[in-house]
Amino acid sequence: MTDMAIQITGLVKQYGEKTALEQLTLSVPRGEIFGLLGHNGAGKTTAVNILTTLLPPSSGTASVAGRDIQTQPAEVRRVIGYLPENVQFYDNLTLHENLMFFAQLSGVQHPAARIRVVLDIVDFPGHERERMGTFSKGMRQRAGIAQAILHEPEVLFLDEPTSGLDPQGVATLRNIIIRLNRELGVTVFMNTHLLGEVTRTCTSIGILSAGELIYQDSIAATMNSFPGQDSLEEIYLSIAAGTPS
Ligand SMILES: Nc1ncnc2c1ncn2[C@@H]1O[C@H](COP(=O)(O)OP(=O)(O)OP(=O)(O)O)[C@@H](O)[C@H]1O
Repeated sequence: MTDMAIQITGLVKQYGEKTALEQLTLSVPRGEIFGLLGHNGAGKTTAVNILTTLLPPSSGTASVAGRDIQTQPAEVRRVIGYLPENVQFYDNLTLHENLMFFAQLSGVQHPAARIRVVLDIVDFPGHERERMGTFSKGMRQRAGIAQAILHEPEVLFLDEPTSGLDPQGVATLRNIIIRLNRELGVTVFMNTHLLGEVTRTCTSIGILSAGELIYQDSIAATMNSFPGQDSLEEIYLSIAAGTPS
């Protein structure tokens, strides 16, 4: 079993004339909570869409949990979970009906029992019989994580998981992500703009700029390497401005 949850080599993505990823090379060891940072349009969603096999790369290679995204896409989908920025559910079905649908779609054995387990993991009791159209954004995100982990993935991809949540919702989601990582050993790869959350949640970060990786290190090393800059926000801005101290 490879030690790397994610291994990307020379990944390029062109949308017509537009280069969204430019020779991206990046490795994320198993067990990390990795935060991919970058300005709007830096290529974060494109990278996640390629790693989750939703988009083909123009060139280059990538593997997730040792499975190649181009030659083994079905195996990749079996070992990953994905929470997109705007998670889609059937709003006129209940939470339980939605989860049952997705559990059966991904071939989960004993789906009813597994649904109880995942709802316990995301600490979301008592809403199974409610229609999802009535759910708040925070409740949808929790349901989205429950859905994403139904088939016990090794690597979980989250695209802006806390965007649009209130502080309580952000804290709840943070606790779930940390619990999944520490207690269940799930490697997490998340795109985010909320740098305060990154310091509280992530173990390592990478910064994308115009499709290129311009920085990667652990959170601890990052906070130590920039004396005089107290927050990840200040550090991020100095790296992104091309003037690391
Ligand atoms: N389907 C598409 N067709 C053409 N260009 C695209 C397409 N999708 C993304 N792009 C462009 O590729 C670049 C990278 O986009 P991407 O959505 O990956 O960035 P991002 O870092 O996720 O941005 P954000 O933080 O705003 O979500 C941007 O310039 C974007 O306009």
